[in-house]
Amino acid sequence: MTEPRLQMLGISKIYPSVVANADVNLTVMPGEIHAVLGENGAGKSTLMKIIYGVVKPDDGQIMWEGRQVHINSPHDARKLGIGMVFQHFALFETLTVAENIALALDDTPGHDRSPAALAPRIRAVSEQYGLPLDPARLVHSMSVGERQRVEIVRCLLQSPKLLIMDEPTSVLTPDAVLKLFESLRRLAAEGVSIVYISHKLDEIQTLCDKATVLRGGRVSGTALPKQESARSLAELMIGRELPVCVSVPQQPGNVVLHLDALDIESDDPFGTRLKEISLALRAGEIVGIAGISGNGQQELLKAISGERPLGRRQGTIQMFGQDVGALDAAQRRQRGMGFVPEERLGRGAVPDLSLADNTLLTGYVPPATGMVQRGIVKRGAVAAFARDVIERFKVKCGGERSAAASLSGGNLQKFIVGREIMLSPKVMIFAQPTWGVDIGAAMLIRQAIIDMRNAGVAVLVLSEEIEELFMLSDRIAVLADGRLSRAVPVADTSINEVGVWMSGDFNYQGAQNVPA
Ligand SMILES: Nc1ncnc2c1ncn2[C@@H]1O[C@H](COP(=O)(O)OP(=O)(O)OP(=O)(O)O)[C@@H](O)[C@H]1O
Repeated sequence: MTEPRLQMLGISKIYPSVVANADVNLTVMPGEIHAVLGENGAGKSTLMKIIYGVVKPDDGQIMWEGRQVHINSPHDARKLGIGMVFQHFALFETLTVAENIALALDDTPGHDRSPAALAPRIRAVSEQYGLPLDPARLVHSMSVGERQRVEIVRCLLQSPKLLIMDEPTSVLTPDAVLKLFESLRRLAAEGVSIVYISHKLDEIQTLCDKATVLRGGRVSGTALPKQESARSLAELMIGRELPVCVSVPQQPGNVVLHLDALDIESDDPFGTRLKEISLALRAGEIVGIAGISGNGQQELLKAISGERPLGRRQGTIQMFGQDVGALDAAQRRQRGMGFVPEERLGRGAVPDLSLADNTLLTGYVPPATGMVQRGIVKRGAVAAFARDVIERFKVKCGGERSAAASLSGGNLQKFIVGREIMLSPKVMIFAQPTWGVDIGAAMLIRQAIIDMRNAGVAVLVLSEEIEELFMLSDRIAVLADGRLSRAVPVADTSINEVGVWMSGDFNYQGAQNVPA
């Protein structure tokens, strides 16, 4: 009988306020692609961190190829042949791709680890696996999707026997996902075991041989994903029927956000210049912007949010008929803008601060919240607001005093989205609103976005998930190579057509995007 590559027996990990893993058993065979499924906070990442030696279990045993091992550090894990692609990228911003990878590789006798020597290997592996990368590029200038490629290529360079992938496709394009799956299947055929975490159940169905389901830190069941439907897998995961979101289109009101002829050179040498972008967004409508990260998404978000106020001859941005292009982010928030950035740790939240303090970061601006009165911070009001967000958006955590970094990825995303929605903006900008969020919670967030629209808020959603945009949007446009297509009513287009536009194949000339 073949020996399992990895066996986890009775693993438990208890944090002061939560049981992250309770008596978990997991067996992974050589060449098997094994999914670990579960809602946000179910304990998936904790279990993976235990395998990779980042977190020490309080109880239980780990067997590696038939013998008991103690994995006390990632270095130990890598020595065994375990590689991990993290959900939150652990890259140095000011270094290049090759330098980052060089730092992460362990010394192998006979291998030159200098960035210059690594560059051709990086290029070769990235081409072989369809994950294009320029080794000389600085990480800070890369989109999340591109950073994820660095993480994946970095792991593959170590020729692992077990590859842990924590939501590797959350920011990859559909085409890159297909290529990655081909590579993973090839690796599995070569005998590499893969532990795969994803909230995308259709991916699990097509890719994975087995699934272990976690609920509240315990194994609640196992399944053969190819014999299940995405729906039955979801229900196994959440332990009840899958919620649905309901959208009845509204009659939109006046234009409240108007972008006119934005022509902006990127402040990043590898960025994308925005070219003549015009869009009118009305109260009570959701406009979705589809497109692959790296096509001007970051530049557009910076321009709209005020993170980078407009300079001369870069076009105009109006809110409620007034020019706001020169205003910074706080001043735009004061006028009613809300903003959920794509990077939740760093831009969306400060990792070491509590949820309450993270609430104050954006909550101090709108006067209606009462968090700051006559220049004095009202701690009680801040805490109460944070508690409301936690309750309404079902954020699993140890309360408003928990540090943002202690939340599971999806729960932090729910918190940030919830905080921004509950600040009651009049214009709301979302970038990847359900990134890393489980399917039940994604429905909750989408419904909250629809409810905002129904209450008259003007909503702009940038997302790489076309299905999500079709579920939410009243009109949809594509941002490709820094140009924005016409925003058309969703009923007048199709996922296929939008997919074609995403490659830049659309006529943008004269696309004023001012609805009739
Ligand atoms: N360092 C920590 N301190 C305190 N609590 C923690 C810590 N790390 C994780 N937790 C808690 O343990 C639980 C399990 O978290 P984990 O990240 O493993 O979940 P997950 O299933 O990976 O979720 P997601 O799908 O959202 O990434 C959560 O309630 C989380 O808040």
